Order: sequence, then C-alpha cells, then structure tokens
Amino acid sequence: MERPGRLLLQSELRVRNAAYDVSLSRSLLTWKRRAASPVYHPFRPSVCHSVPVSEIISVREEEEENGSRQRDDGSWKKIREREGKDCRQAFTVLYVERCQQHRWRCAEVTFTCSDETVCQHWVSSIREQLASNTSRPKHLLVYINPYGGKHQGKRIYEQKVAPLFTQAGISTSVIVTEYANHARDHLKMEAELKKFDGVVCVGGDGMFSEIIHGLIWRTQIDCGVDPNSPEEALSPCSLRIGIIPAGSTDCICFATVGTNDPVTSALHIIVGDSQPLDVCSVHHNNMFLRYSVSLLGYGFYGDVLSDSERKRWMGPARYDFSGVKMFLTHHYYEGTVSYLPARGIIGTPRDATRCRSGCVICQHNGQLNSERSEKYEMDEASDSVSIHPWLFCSPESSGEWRTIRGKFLAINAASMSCACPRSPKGLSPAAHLADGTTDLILVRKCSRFNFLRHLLRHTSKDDQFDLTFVEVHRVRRFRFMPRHCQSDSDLELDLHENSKRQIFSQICKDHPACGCAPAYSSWNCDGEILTHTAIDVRVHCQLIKLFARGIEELPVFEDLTNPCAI
Ligand SMILES: CCCCCCCCCCCCC/C=C/[C@@H](O)[C@H](CO)NC(=O)CCCCCCCCCCCCCCC
Ligand SMILES: Nc1ncnc2c1ncn2[C@@H]1O[C@H](COP(=O)(O)OP(=O)(O)OP(=O)(O)O)[C@@H](O)[C@H]1O
Ligand SMILES: [Ca+2]
Repeated sequence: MERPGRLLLQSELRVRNAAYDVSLSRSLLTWKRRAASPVYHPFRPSVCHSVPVSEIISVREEEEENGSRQRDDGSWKKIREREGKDCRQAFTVLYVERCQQHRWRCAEVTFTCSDETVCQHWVSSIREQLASNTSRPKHLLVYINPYGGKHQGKRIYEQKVAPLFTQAGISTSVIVTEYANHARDHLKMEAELKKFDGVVCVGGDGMFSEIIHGLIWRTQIDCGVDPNSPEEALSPCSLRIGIIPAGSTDCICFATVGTNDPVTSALHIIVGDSQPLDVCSVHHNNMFLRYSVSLLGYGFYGDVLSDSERKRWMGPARYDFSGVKMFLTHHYYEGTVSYLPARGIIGTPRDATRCRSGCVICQHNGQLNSERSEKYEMDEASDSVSIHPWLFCSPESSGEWRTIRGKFLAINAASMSCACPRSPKGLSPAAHLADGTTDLILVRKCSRFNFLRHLLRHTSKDDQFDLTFVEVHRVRRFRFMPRHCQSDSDLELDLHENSKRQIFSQICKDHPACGCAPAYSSWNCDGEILTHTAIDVRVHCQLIKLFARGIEELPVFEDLTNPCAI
C-alpha cells in the first residue's frame, strides 16, 4: 500500500453514528475512529480503514428529502434515523474490497457531516482525484457471446457488470454476437476503435481469442505491418482488453486475475488495471494460421478438444468426458520438435517462484541475466538433443536450435501458467504472462499409469515435470513436424540414427495400418483446432494488454506502510 503523502482534505465526519477522522491524500482515503479505546479489544470492529484512491470505484452524494435521502441514481435510502439528528449531509464512497480466493467486491461507506459545503468539498475532491487517473477507461466496446459456457453471458453482463460500469461512469457500446467470428470481423473491419479506451469480451477463451485476432490484425494493418509474415515484428495493440468470464475453461481470466468471477473482472476494468501478455503466432509453411496466448497442445489436449467439439451440447462437462475417453484411448504420435531456447533470461520452468502481480521478470521482458539462468542454459546444453541442419535458417538463430525426435503422448506449449479451476496451478505453474517465452512441455510415450501420475500432479503440489518421460524447455520459438510429413531424407536420417532392425520392427508395431495408433493428432490452439499439424510458432513479447494486474500475492504480514498500522 502507498504512503499517504500530503493531505488534500481532513475533516471530522460520522460513519454509522460514530465520529471519525477522515483524510484524503492523492493516494489514500483513510477513516479512523475518534477517541477509540487505546486498549486492544478483540471483538471491537476495526477502527481504522484505508483505501487506495486508485481502488475507489465512485463517490455519490446522498440528497436529503423528507427525512430520507435520495441517491444520485434515484434510489431511496432511509438513513436519517441511523445517523445523528445533526447530520444532514451525506456522501457514499464505493471501493474495492478483497475477499477470498482473489475475488474483489464493491464495498461502500457512507460519511455524514453537518455542513453542506464540507460534504460537497469532499465529493468534488474525490471526483477530481478519480478524474485525474488517466488509466481508467471511460468508453468501452463490449462483445457478448450469448452461447459461451452455460449460455449465461448476457445475463451475467446485464445483472453483474453493467450496473457497476454505470456506477463508475463508464459508457458502453454493447454488441451481442450473432454468429461465430462476428466480434473478430467487426473489430477487423468495422469498429471505430478511436472512440474507445478498451474492448471487453463476455465469454470464454474462444471468445477472447476472437477479440485478439480482430485487434492484432487491425493494429498491424493500421501500422503498415504484414500480419501474415512469420518474420515480422508485430506492433503492440494499444487498446486494453477486459475479460468477463462466461466460458467453459476461462483459463486466460483465471491465470491473469486468479479467479473466474465476473464482478472481480469488472472491477479490474473500472480501476484501469493493465497487464501485458505474450502472444504466439502460429504459421504453416509461411502461412499465418492463428495466435495463441495460453495452450498450444498436440496429442492429448488436441484429441480432447477434437472429441469434445462434437459434444458441445454437454456444456463445460464435455472436456472431462473427452479427457477420460482420450486418457483411456492412450494414443501417441511421432514427430520432430525443434526449438530455440530462451537465452539470457532469469527464470526457468522448474522455478518455485510464480508470476504474480508486479512480476519483476515480466517488467524486464524476461531479459534479466543471472547465474541461475546461465546454469539452466548449461544444463539445457547438456541435454541429449541433436541439432538439425535445416533449422539453421532463421534470422533469430544467433542461439542454436535444438531438435528432438520421438513418440509423444502430448506436446504442449504454455505461454502462461494456464491455471484454471481444473488445475489451479496450471500446465506450467512457473510460466510468465509477459516474459516473451513459452514453456514447451514434452510428454513422451509412457504407460497409462505413468501418464495418470503426470496428469494427477496438475492437481496437487507435486511437480508434474519431475518424471523421466516429461521434459520442459523455456523457448522463444519452436517448430513441429509430424512424422508422416517428414521428407524422405529426414526419414532416412532416422534410419541412420537407429539400427535398421530396430526401425523396421518399430514401424511394423506402430504403423497406422496395424490399427494400433493414428498417424497424427491435431493442435489445440487456445481451444480451437488448427487445420495443419506442421507448425512454426514464435512468441511476441507483450503484444497485447489486459485490464488485469496478474494474480495478487496473498498478504502474509500486516502492511507496515498502512497509515492505520503506524
Ligand atoms: C485425474 C485428474 C487429472 C486432471 C488433470 C487436469 C489437467 C487439466 C489441465 C487443463 C489445462 C487447460 C489449459 C487451457 C486451455 C484452453 O486454452 C482451452 C480453451 O478454453 N481449453 C481447453 O482446451 C480445454 C482443455 C480441457 C482439458 C481437460 C482435461 C481433463 C483430463 C481428465 C483426465 C482424466 C483421467 C482419468 C483417468 C481415470
Ligand atoms: N453468437 C454466436 N453464435 C455461435 N458461436 C459464437 C457466437 N459468438 C461467439 N461464438 C463462438 O463460440 C465459441 C465458444 O465461445 P466461448 O469461448 O465464449 O465459450 P466456451 O467455448 O464455452 O468457453 P472456453 O473457450 O472458455 O472453453 C467461440 O469460439 C466463439 O467464436
Ligand atoms: Ca510467457
């Protein structure tokens, strides 16, 4: 919490019939009960409160009429009897209150005073402070997917979010989508973006994906950048995006806010939070396919998604159904993964530290050198990987590409933790939201029992990477080539690397003609199925920004900078 700084206002006001010393600085609103007993009393309600001005939602004057007071919004409130007879003027401050599990709520406190001028002075001073905060949005473009998740998007927005936006003085232009990609195409071609301070999507990860595709595309066109080229440095989007969760997984909201709660998200939008986010571009043969911010998954997660799309009628439960089915099916896939390890970074995918609000690693775009990162790079270099000649073609290959061939149950790239209610720590718990890297997780062919051990560890404290058949690399770019797409010369290379006898017995055992394993899976790209399997993925550091602040660390000790604690 910030230090109070120079006081702008200080008065004696009343809260629920008790006298309080109330003060306002540029950073804090504080109210402290007067003449409180110096003796500590465990059951006495807290006598000192302090709210950062940045977390005040709004202030409203309570107007007195016939013994009752009328609110600015027209609703009536009987407060006269509750307050002292002399207290004729009142104003109410609405502010953010933290609840359990990273949830935010809108709390309010009503101050009364005998002098009308004092009251008005307080209201105008607080309003001035709020208006001077330029990071708060005033006009928002809202897209609602009425069919996401449990089909509650419209109701959630109208009942829980719109009233808060109105209270905070935010005007909105609302579009309820009529078909898939409506929001994307509207953003690409029609939306008058200059009129807005941000875009809000009400829906799940698929709806968010539509929004970023529209916004990133539009930004590149406006900036004269070719969005199709895999080598272009993309221009960052200036408009922030807010996510009101109303989907089935809500992983992007969960991993950036810590909860998938619509009111919490609305409050992060109102206070004007900003959280940059990495975006991966996915190409096939130099042709743009899609962007990804959370999970790119081939094998298990690709198959779960393909299977679950046919069961949309089941709602969010379709993922669990298809998850169990694909676990039992136990398909594995052959292919070549090559990657460009992230160099000169602090942080590894096996760190115990987590990307949290104000993350230092993300503030430096992941570009901090440390002994630890050097050590990790050395460990990486000693891994048993080969370097493939066709991969030395990129302008980024100042570091060297590494190649791994094998049989995989899953190939996952997590650009963020992918924390969600199914796995509160996520697919890659130490991944960063905005460090310019993605964590490439390779789960090699193993028994069902071992794969179950790996999956189960997503739901416990145990390390899901601490298994012989799982490896994880922090990378800036990677490519995947399924075996059936490899050129003849590549396949010949396989023959040289292994003894002929081994290879032929293997082909006979694994070939699709034998009916025991399909040749290829498909990629799950943030919940959408990609049309190609051979892909080239590149991370674009901090390409977009959200109305979020990252997951807040839960307070452990009393904050000594809090004026109430001094
Ligand atoms: C035994 C319990 C193990 C639980 C393991 C849970 C790990 C869950 C990890 C979830 C990671 C989600 C990543 C987010 C991806 C989003 O961009 C995307 C779009 O919304 N969602 C999905 O693709 C939706 C993907 C949904 C995946 C659900 C997978 C469910 C696996 C269930 C396996 C059960 C085995 C039971 C054996 C008896
Ligand atoms: N009006 C509409 N009619 C049909 N589909 C739509 C409409 N608007 C958006 N969509 C599409 O619906 C798909 C799913 O939406 P959404 O992401 O909101 O929910 P979900 O799939 O249940 O949740 P999650 O992506 O979190 O798993 C998106 O891919 C989006 O393109
Ligand atoms: Ca990242």
